[in-house]
Amino acid sequence: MTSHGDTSELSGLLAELERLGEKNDAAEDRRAFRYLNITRDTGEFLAVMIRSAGVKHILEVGTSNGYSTLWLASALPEDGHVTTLEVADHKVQQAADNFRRANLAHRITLLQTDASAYLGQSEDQFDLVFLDADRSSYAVMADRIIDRVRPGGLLICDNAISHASEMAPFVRCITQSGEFTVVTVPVGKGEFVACRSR
Ligand SMILES: C[S@@+](CC[C@H](N)C(=O)[O-])C[C@H]1O[C@@H](n2cnc3c(N)ncnc32)[C@H](O)[C@@H]1O
Repeated sequence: MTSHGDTSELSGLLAELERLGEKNDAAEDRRAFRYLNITRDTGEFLAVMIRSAGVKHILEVGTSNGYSTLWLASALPEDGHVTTLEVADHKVQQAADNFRRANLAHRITLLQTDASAYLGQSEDQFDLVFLDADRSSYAVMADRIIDRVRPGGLLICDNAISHASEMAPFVRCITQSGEFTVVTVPVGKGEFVACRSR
């Protein structure tokens, strides 16, 4: 893996979080206490998208313990930034620790908030919006999500294949908006990729 961050520290931390996620999620019955991280190849895919599209400003919905955020932040140029949203208190604490350990905290704003509250208040637009949270709420928030993607920017959603039926109403909203060119990519759990018209 190549990175704009400290490569050896970051690689070690990503590998540690992958082992932790696998072990924890296999043993944990309570969904709120599973990490549910993206797969490594999804992280690699996101890094390629960020670098090839010249992405600088990212909004992530669903931080968990910060595994995916580390992929996003480490693919950014020095002046890039990720804003990431997480409702669960215990996950926010763990994510903040992981961002410090990776020396990437300066590139990340971690907000403990419900996405719908944030999307209702913010008028910021991003080069990339990455969704990996409560899939059933995406369609309700579709207009607010679309507004956060700048013209020419990207929207990427995890679980497009693993949970295709849950994602279908949102995918329909995006497709029928007429604002996006879309594709589903068979990487990890399936990535729905939508590029907003300029
Ligand atoms: C699949 S996990 C995210 C995994 C993370 N992206 C990763 O790969 O490391 C989903 C997370 O979204 C959070 N979440 C669910 N609904 C949310 C909402 N409406 N606003 C903010 N966070 C939410 C959950 O608490 C959970 O930690």
